[in-house]
Amino acid sequence: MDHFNYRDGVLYAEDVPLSQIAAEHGTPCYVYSKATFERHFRAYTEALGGHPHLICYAVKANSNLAVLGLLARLGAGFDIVSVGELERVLTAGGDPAKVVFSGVAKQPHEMARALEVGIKCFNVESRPELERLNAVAGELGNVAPVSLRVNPDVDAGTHPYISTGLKDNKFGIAVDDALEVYELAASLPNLQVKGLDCHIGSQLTETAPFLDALDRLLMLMERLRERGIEIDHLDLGGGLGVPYRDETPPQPFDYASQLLARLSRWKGGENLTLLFEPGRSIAANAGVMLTRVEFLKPGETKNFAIVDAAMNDLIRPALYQAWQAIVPVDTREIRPSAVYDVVGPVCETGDFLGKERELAIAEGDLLAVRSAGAYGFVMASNYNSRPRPAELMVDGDTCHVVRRRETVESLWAGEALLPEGAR
Ligand SMILES: Cc1ncc(COP(=O)(O)O)c(C=O)c1O
Ligand SMILES: N[C@@H](CCCC[NH3+])C(=O)O
Repeated sequence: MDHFNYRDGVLYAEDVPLSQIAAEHGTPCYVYSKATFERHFRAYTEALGGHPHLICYAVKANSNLAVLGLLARLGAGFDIVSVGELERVLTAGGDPAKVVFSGVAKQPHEMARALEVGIKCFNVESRPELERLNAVAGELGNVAPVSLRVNPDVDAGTHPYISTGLKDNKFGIAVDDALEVYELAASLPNLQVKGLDCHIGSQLTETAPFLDALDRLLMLMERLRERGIEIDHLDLGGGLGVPYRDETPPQPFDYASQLLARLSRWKGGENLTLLFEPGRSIAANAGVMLTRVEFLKPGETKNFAIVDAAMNDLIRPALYQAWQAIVPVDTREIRPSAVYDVVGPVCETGDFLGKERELAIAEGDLLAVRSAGAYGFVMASNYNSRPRPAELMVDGDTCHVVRRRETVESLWAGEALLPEGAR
């Protein structure tokens, strides 16, 4: 069930009209549905049923404290990639014992903080990183729990910028080298081998690449077992896609059942804890971005709808040519329909939210850019000295401000003029 629905011609988030939110909080803004976050998270836990598991939400997808706090209360763990994300999780009430730390270059101070708070596991991506972690743990008199992030060399069939599991990508340890690096991990005094990890890419719309990756990991686990290295958990990363347009990605239930069936052929598979790091599939369709039409600008070759949101607010269309639905919020008045490029006020030709969209709109109308809950606000910037938008979370008939719109003064907080007389 979608929690963003039209009622009498007006688009709602749960029980609140988006037009009311725009009137009260201004545009552009991000609006999230609490019920959708909950439903998407539960789809994973229900899909895994009684199989031992931990769902570590990928904080990078949407790291608002309200989102993290909500998921923490539902029992989520978290996949982090920086100490900033770790502190967010802790501030939101997340349990450090359910945190896994991914990323290709963790700094010593980040490792130290994660050890201090007692995270579940470090997903180590290279031999030098393993050595660094061993050294940091040693200095602290600690033992670091580790998984190796293995690059299984499978084609995720997604956009090249978000494909991560191929030999050519910077991520992880090549599957052929993994055995050797595991032996090193097992021999280092301040490390304890806990798991095996992979993440092959994002916005996957088929299960086949995940199953291929799992097969390769199971082969590796067999070889590890022969060498006396047993692991407690298998982390299959995130990556499950969402419908932005007409994609039909597998639901968590289908995805999990196929993985569990494959795993059951492996001796001890039923006791192996499965970790997942979903981001997009939990957050994307739990949010929209609201924007207002400033001007309609007819042109010789195309028409532009110039809106008050821009690539600095939502960069996915400009960066990946990503397609996100753009719909009018209030359809009660009849408008002439035309085809528009929906563009922002930023001084870049590449500043667009959508191209060639048929829309029945007039100046002053509100538009909702759908599927904006993941990799939306988190990728926003202040380019063109534009304050970043507000974030709101709707819960039934109540709308909470979960991040105030930035002020203009905040744009230069931390900056300084050169001292008088400086040359
Ligand atoms: C290591 C890791 N885990 C999890 C994720 C989350 O991926 P997604 O949002 O596609 O579920 C990512 C991003 O692709 C990632 O790099
Ligand atoms: N930022 C990308 C996803 C990146 C995934 C990073 N691990 C997107 O918006 O589609």
